[in-house]
Amino acid sequence: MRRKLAAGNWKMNGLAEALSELNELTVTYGEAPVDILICPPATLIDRASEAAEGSAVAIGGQDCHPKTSGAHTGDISAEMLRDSGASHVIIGHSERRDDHGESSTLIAAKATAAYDAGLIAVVCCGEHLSTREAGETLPHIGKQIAESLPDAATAENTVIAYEPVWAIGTGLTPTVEQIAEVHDFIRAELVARFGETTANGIRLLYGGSVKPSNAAEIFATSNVDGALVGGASLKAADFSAIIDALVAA
Ligand SMILES: O=C[C@H](O)COP(=O)(O)O
Repeated sequence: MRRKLAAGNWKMNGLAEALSELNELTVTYGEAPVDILICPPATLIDRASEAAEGSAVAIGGQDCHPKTSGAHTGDISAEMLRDSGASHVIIGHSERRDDHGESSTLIAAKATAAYDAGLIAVVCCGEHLSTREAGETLPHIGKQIAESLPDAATAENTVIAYEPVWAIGTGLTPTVEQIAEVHDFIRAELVARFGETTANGIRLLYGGSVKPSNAAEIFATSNVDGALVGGASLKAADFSAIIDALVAA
């Protein structure tokens, strides 16, 4: 049985006052029957980790460098995230792949760095609209997953997030049939590579315009074990409604 996960990605949003939203979550979810994760900007990880201590809310980074330390101005290592109190890190988000030209090979190296630091890697994949319209979604996702996941991936150290790029921040969502098709496909690819036990333990999140109004329908979809939420994770009230929908699913 996979434990469900509601993950919030604050992206490049949040000054110190945003911690009040996190505080609200920690009060509401001192304990929870699902895993809850907030990935604030790197500047807030330390304070967020302290604020979330003793609650059901875990804190994660949004990216890491594949190396542990060195001359990499502006970068942050997985070890540093861990040192700041993070337990997870998002790897290979489409905004990293597109804005920073990150390849799946680099993403696999980052996931390995995350494992080495004892972090859980939330590895992202997803197609652009042109890929979907060309009927190439499944081969594209298959390639991204094959190249982005290290052989050392396990049910304990890895979560996969499927995020169609055209659904991110747009208010558009795929149909539940389209989500199920991709999630079932990812599960089958994982089984083929890692075997039933590992593959069936890896959680698959859906991301892209998840909000309180569509969360229940998405969480009822085949092989959806939770969500990676952007905009709707910035306000505790919205994210709580999504968490509650996940608990009820
Ligand atoms: O990481 C989160 C995703 O990119 C989804 O963002 P969104 O919920 O604002 O569409």
